[in-house]
Amino acid sequence: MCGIVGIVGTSPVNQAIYDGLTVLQHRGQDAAGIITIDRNTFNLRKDNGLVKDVFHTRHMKRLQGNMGIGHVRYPTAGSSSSAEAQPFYVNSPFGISLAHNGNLTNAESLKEELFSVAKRHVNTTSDSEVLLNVLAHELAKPDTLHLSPEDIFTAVTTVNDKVVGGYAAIAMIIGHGMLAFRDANGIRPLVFGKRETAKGVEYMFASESVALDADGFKFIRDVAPGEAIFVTTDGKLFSQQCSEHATYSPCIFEFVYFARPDSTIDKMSVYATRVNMGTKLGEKIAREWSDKDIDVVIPIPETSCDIALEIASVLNLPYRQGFVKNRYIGRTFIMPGQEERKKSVRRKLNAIDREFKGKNVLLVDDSIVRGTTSAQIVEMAREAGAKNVYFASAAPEVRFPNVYGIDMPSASELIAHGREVEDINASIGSDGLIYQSLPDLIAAVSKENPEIKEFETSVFDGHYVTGDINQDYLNRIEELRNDAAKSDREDAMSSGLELHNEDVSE
Ligand SMILES: O=P(O)(O)OC[C@H]1O[C@H](OP(=O)(O)OP(=O)(O)O)[C@H](O)[C@@H]1O
Ligand SMILES: NC(=O)CC[C@H](N)C(=O)O
Ligand SMILES: [Mg+2]
Repeated sequence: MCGIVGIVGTSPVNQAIYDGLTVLQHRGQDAAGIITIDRNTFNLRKDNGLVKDVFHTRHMKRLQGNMGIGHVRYPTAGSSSSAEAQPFYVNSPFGISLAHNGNLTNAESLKEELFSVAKRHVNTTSDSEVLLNVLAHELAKPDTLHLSPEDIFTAVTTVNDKVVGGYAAIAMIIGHGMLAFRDANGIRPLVFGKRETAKGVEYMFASESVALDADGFKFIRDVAPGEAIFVTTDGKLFSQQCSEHATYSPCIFEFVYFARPDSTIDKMSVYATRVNMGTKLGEKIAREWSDKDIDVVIPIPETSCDIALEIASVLNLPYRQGFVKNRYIGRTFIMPGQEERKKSVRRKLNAIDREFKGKNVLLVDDSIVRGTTSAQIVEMAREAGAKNVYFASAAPEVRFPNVYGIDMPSASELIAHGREVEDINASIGSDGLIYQSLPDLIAAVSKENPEIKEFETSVFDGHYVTGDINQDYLNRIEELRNDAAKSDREDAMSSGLELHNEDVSE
């Protein structure tokens, strides 16, 4: 899902970018990177690992400059090689760097076109490096050494025409400034804010508003779908709609799982949408499960806690935190391999027996995707002595692959693919399973901003808002990105020497 930040400041931005990335760590745990501009030079540090592990004091000292961007990565294309960590860099025109959240669906054909038309070589398998090169090619077209904001917006308009998929991106152009843009469907989130200082106004872009909060920036607004915002090096802000087909279809899974509850996306408080999910699901449970004698509602930490608390309140039942989460283990769903994900559930969660012994428990999760968490958690609840274990999911059955920046490329890895609720119930071993309906999920989210009429809900209904996805495409990504194929590729890649500035002193 990746997290991105960018700051145009009046003093060094390295620490603020670092701090912004740490509060976006939940969006990507695989790699992190920061690039700053110090006078006319880019300084880049990126590598695999968490923010706290990638940047040591010696790197921070070298990341000088009043403007910079940062990225935390959760790979959805290419490999997890550190060369595919972001931001990416191209030297021409001017020197451009870019950080991207999302996933392009036509990266392959764009890459071919970049080579045959623009003679541009893309060295990695990352779709983000393709996006950067498409942008660079368009920015090279005006016959000038000083691009105007209009030149930049014209370039983004062509990028929006050519590129298909989900993208929220922040780029820096040496000698010019910072550019942020969002795909025409607004699939991936992007906000910006400002901070007044004695030396003038500073601007910040980020995937989620929490990053602005952490850095003391005041939220201004969301970047609109198809919009581009350009801030010059000396802090002048310009914005323009750069797509004729802009329409709001934000990814609903941001609200279900990805975003932090204290973020606001497209004017919707993530926390409020989760409470609404709890209300809707609680009402459904009351309607359909009046025969089940539930004693206690227990969340599966961490994302489902707000939802479960509301379900307990609707059902007038006690809410108990029966599982303790090890705070030093990251999110399991966004870990790269199934083996690692599977092992991590028990390392991450442990049951408190007295909350389960002899009870009929209702376990609540925000979503069931591969079923890695739910199957083990049901087993743990039984081991802890539960009488009956019921399971509720605040999101509907996840049946279709995601192609816009969530790593669910393979339908066959989804526990609900081609299965009905009864089969899934049997497969995770619960005594009863209930899912939120899609209309209820949409109602829960859109209640916070009724102006948004459509959401990107492909994982639930197989409808892809960009209109370019067919079964052939899905078969191809299934082949390319299923777990086994990914791990073979990682093995092959590990022998290569990477092009970016690796730190060999460690
Ligand atoms: O069916 P699965 O494939 O297991 O995926 C779904 C689970 O993964 C996520 O939790 P995760 O541990 O990633 O993060 P969290 O601590 O934020 O809940 C999500 O909240 C579900 O619990
Ligand atoms: N999750 C994301 O936003 C991933 C960005 C990009 N597709 C990558 O794999 O690096
Ligand atoms: Mg979870």
